[in-house]
Amino acid sequence: MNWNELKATFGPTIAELQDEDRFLGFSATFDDMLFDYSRTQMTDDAREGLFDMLEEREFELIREAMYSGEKINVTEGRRVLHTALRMPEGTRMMADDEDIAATVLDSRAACYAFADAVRAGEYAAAAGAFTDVVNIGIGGSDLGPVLVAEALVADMDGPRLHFVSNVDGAALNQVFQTCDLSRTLFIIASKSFGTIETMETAKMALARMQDEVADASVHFAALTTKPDAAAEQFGIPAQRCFGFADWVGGRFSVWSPIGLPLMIGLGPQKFGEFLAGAHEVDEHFRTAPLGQNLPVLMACVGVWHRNGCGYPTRCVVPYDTRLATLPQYLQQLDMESNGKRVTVEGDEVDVATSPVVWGSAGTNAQHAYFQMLHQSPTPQPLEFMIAAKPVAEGFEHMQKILIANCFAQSQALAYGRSEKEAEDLMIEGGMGPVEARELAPHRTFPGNRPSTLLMYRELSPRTLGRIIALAEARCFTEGVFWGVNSFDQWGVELGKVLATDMLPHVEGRFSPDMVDEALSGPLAHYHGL
Ligand SMILES: O=P(O)(O)OC[C@H]1O[C@H](O)[C@H](O)[C@@H](O)[C@@H]1O
Repeated sequence: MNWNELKATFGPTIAELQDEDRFLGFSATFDDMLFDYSRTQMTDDAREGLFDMLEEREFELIREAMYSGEKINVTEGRRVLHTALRMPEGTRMMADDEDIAATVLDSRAACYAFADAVRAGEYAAAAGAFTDVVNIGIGGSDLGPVLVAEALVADMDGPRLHFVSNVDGAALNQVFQTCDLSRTLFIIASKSFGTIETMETAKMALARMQDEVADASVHFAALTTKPDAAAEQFGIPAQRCFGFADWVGGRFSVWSPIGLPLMIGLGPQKFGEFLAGAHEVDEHFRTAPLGQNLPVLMACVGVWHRNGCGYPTRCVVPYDTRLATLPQYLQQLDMESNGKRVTVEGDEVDVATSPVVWGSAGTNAQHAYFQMLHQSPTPQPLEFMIAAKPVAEGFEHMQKILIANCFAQSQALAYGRSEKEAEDLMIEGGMGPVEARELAPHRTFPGNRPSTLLMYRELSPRTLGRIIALAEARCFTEGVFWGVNSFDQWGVELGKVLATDMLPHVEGRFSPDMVDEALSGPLAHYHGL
């Protein structure tokens, strides 16, 4: 099937597609997880066509190439092996002459040993055991750890975790104000150890710690592929520098030593459950037939919405405050991976690639932007998520309210309310017919707005590992549909280079006249403020 043929299958409304078999035919389960896409405009023909497209693109071959460590990140000449990061103890894996299993398991063991030592107070500051851990990192060296730390806050029993990402001093200042610095451990997390935001923030933290304690170096550890830079720039010794291979992409790195703050906060055992959940999804993604393969189905729905129906965004709404950061995490995962203009071969893509990913936790989202989702003339698909069980005993009733809201929104979006129904309802409620007729258009819901649902028993470390691994595998599959390299991010380079060039102008060392007209205006204005 080609893209035009896919578009041609778009037409029947969600209501028209419903029959008694719809749910069974358009949902799939993996253990306790349900992926329900019955309230979308997906038809049998569209789905068949999408499966054909995957076959034409040799999806299974590319998937296997990823798992077995072929260098599918061709523009950087790298393997893509985040799946290897969650392999269980005892696994053997070689790629060419590289012993992947040894690399992963040794580095995991070193991180676990350090995490245990920090938790037990065996590795401690002069003033005593560490009470606070501050992760300094940005992008993939921040978003994954932040997401997991927030989602599993109820499981945390180690030192308190803090995250400083932006070079904006506010977050670091807050750490300085609220933590007992004599018992605070700073972790500098940067794959490249060259990201300006992270490096500048870390320098500030080091300078402050040198004023605070006799041996500041004790308070620093590093997570990076460049241990020499960590030693050179911050004096961090090898035993507190946790390395990983360049085949761990930043946005896929929460499973690597980048997860060290989580290992300290949760403990290795729960972090291990998080890895195990992801590994289960890896096995499922690698072996389940297309029609029962959750990430494949999620990708088919994603591509259907983007390229079959033409929706420019997708709105992710977890009915779970603990997952409030998930939309941000997915923004990096999906938009940095698949927001591409050329194919792996370097030819311009002939179809729209990554949609805009956005969203926030429900029900809060309902009270903010759902108005637009229900009634704007531009529909956007939604992706709901919810746990069946509450965070702890005693909260069952609140969880039921959340679930009812999630289901109700999905119904309202799909089926809406006609003008006639709106008018009749108002008249039944005692309103006069003239006023009811006037108000009816405002109270009409057009419906036929798609949503999917991912439901699971509870948000445990294992489930969270599964949720993130599902998203990764979906992202990979969408990349195969679009024919792009999902594992580079050249699109972030230009702005970084220009920012470095711009600094002397902002500092006033170069005159505003030395830049082009478009910038000399704002620069001159800035200097006048
Ligand atoms: O971990 P680092 O090397 O400091 O990189 C941090 C982030 O910055 C870059 O700009 C990339 O866009 C991200 O993919 C990366 O995660």
